[in-house]
Amino acid sequence: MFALLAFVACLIIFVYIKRPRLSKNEPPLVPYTIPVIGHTYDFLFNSDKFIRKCIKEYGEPFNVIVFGRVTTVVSQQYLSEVFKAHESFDTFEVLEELFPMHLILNHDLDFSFHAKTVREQMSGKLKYHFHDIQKNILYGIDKWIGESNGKNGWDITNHIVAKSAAHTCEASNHDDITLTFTTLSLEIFKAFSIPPILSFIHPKLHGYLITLPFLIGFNPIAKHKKILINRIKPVVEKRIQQKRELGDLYQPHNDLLEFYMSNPDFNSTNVDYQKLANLIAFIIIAGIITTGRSATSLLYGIMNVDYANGPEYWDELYEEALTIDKETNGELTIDDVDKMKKLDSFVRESLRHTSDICRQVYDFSEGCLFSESQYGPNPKSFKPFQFLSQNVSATKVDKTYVIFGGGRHACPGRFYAVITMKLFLHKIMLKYKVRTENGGVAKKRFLGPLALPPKVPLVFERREK
Ligand code: HEM
Repeated sequence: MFALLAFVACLIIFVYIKRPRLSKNEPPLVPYTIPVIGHTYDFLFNSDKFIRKCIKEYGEPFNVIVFGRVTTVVSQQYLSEVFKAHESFDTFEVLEELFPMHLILNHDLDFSFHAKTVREQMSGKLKYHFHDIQKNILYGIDKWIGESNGKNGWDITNHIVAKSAAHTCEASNHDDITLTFTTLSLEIFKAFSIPPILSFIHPKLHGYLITLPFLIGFNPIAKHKKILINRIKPVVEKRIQQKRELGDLYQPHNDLLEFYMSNPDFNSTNVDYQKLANLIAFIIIAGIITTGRSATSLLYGIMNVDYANGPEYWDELYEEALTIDKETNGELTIDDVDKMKKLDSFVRESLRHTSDICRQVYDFSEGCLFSESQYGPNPKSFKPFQFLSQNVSATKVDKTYVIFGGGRHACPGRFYAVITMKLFLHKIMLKYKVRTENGGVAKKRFLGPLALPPKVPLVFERREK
């Protein structure tokens, strides 16, 4: 009896502590029935309808209670304000709570440094990397698709994207690294997708718990980092030696490793290989998780196209690919990718359709990506070439195309990602006719508001030469 009373008392205190305390200036709180649980059920299992209904009844922004905490939801109207207020709304703060990468990488993640790295070294050096990206994609298609069928699209794209991302560092351009990071990225994505149930008690608790296996010995990252360090070490040593010998005549390499080695805090007499591996691992993992997931959805681009009515889209895309291929004899330059206008529009439209319902906890991205004012009376219909006449590329962010975020923190890797995805699709289309094994439409899956690419086996039918 005493135990029951104590439990009820604790529950009351818990509910009291967790009760929402909103000031007058805050957006309205949508009414709910069960304290603490609040709107979690609707948010997880009925996200789209629930948020649309709230917008209709309360306008935007509004507050809901999800996993025990007050969460503000904004959509198209206020999203640009959110992007402007980048100090108060930090995507990575939210992501870090769901999956504290700094715990498993064992170093503090300086996102502005990572953003600078991606901007300058990946997207900023596309011309330089282009040849290798192309080479690695062709290599990846042969190795991970080849002649076989019935494969899961995500598995294929993750490997190919990993191969293409890893080349940005001379030392990581090896198959053992591609494989190791593909596995790791998938494990991290899985852990990241676990609903934060423990956040009902405290927001940080969930993060600590799901990273626990990584920290107490099951940590796959230690194994992956070891493989990476084995590859990095000889390259770093060789470069340090060359620098010593050549002095000013040393020709810097154009890769991530060189960038990190040229930082003022790099100590060539006592190299911190753990740190170097962490920095490179973060970039590779970020690139694989994001681009791999999107590229898979593009590969299943058919999922947005009703097969009965849609294959002609692929024919049009194929015609464009064929013309460019003939003009260039198969060896593309970055300017040739710019000529793929239909493919670019298709990529933009596919990305629009691949988004999560709520991209970040507070951003109802569907409200923007499927806005009637921008995309017409039937905004959810798939119109692959609608951007041709508007002349907006797949990388151009705006308030109705938030797939790469927006404002100061808009994804710096998007130029790199879009080039990779376009090249990937271009080469695939030239080589294969792609369809699902059962010939049907493959639909994206949802894990709460998080979108996942379809998981339907694909058939790659080789085109006749
Ligand atoms: C299709 C692929 C990709 C998608 C959909 C994507 C999406 C996003 C989104 C939504 C954001 C948050 C923007 C915001 O807060 O407004 C972001 C930020 C970021 N992304 Fe990407 N991304 C992709 C590819 C990449 C790649 C390939 C890299 C690098 C390897 C990368 C590195 C980053 C970094 C470093 C940031 C933080 C930027 C900052 O805080 O200033 N992304 N990305």
